[in-house]
Amino acid sequence: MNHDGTPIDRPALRERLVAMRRALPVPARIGAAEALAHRLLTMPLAPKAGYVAGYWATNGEIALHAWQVQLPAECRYCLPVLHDDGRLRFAPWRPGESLVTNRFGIPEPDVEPAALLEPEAMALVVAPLVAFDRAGHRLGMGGGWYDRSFAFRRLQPAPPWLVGAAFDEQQVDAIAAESWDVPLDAVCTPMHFHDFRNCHPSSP
Ligand SMILES: Nc1nc2c(c(=O)[nH]1)N(C=O)[C@@H](CNc1ccc(C(=O)N[C@@H](CCC(=O)O)C(=O)O)cc1)CN2
Ligand SMILES: Nc1ncnc2c1ncn2[C@@H]1O[C@H](COP(=O)(O)OP(=O)(O)OP(=O)(O)O)[C@@H](O)[C@H]1O
Repeated sequence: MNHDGTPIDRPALRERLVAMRRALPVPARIGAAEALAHRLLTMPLAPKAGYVAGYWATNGEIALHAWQVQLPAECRYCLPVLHDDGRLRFAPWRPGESLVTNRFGIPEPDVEPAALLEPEAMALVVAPLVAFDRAGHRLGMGGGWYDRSFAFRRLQPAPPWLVGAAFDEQQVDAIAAESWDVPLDAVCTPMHFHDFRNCHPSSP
């Protein structure tokens, strides 16, 4: 909220929170990634098997490597791949496998189109975010990628579970929801598991 009670606009909130995220010192990031991994592995909706989507942390995002390397053996870690239709696809990726740079400068697995998985194939999606609020609304980088890719979750129950990953400092009071926003089921931070599953009465 601004001082006059109007909601802060998305570009201004995005700019402020990205700058804050980038300014966090490295020692804090190391501890945060380990604490986040523990919360993601022990949260009530952590799958024991299946495809799980993470992301390649850039631009100050909280890192997922500690989670990736501790996943149950039956879980297959995947990274998002941009697709021309505006919806993400996902590709299994292990450290050492080849990568290419996408148009935003983010590494993606270098795989044949036939190896790409649909968003519907994921058991769990850990989504990067710029800010989240107490109702599970997510503010991302502004491309609408996660909202377009998981719009089907507005009509259909989990899986995939949609869980945001963030530093605790990325929580804000309220993000004005847009009609296309897909609410998160939960957000994991180093300090907390925020369960939003009862916050969205309209979802199935
Ligand atoms: N690590 C990571 N992977 C991701 C996302 C993300 O947010 N983080 N995405 C989430 O949707 C998708 C890519 N979408 C993106 C959309 C916009 C920008 C972007 O505007 N980047 C600016 C820098 C931002 C800034 O500093 O203001 C740029 O390219 O200059 C980046 C990624 C899929 N993969
Ligand atoms: N289901 C949808 N169908 C069509 N367009 C959509 C849909 N969802 C989002 N968009 C478009 O995406 C644009 C960006 O949305 P928004 O600002 O919510 O992105 P974001 O969630 O911050 O980004 P990202 O998920 O890429 O990190 C919106 O202007 C909207 O037009």
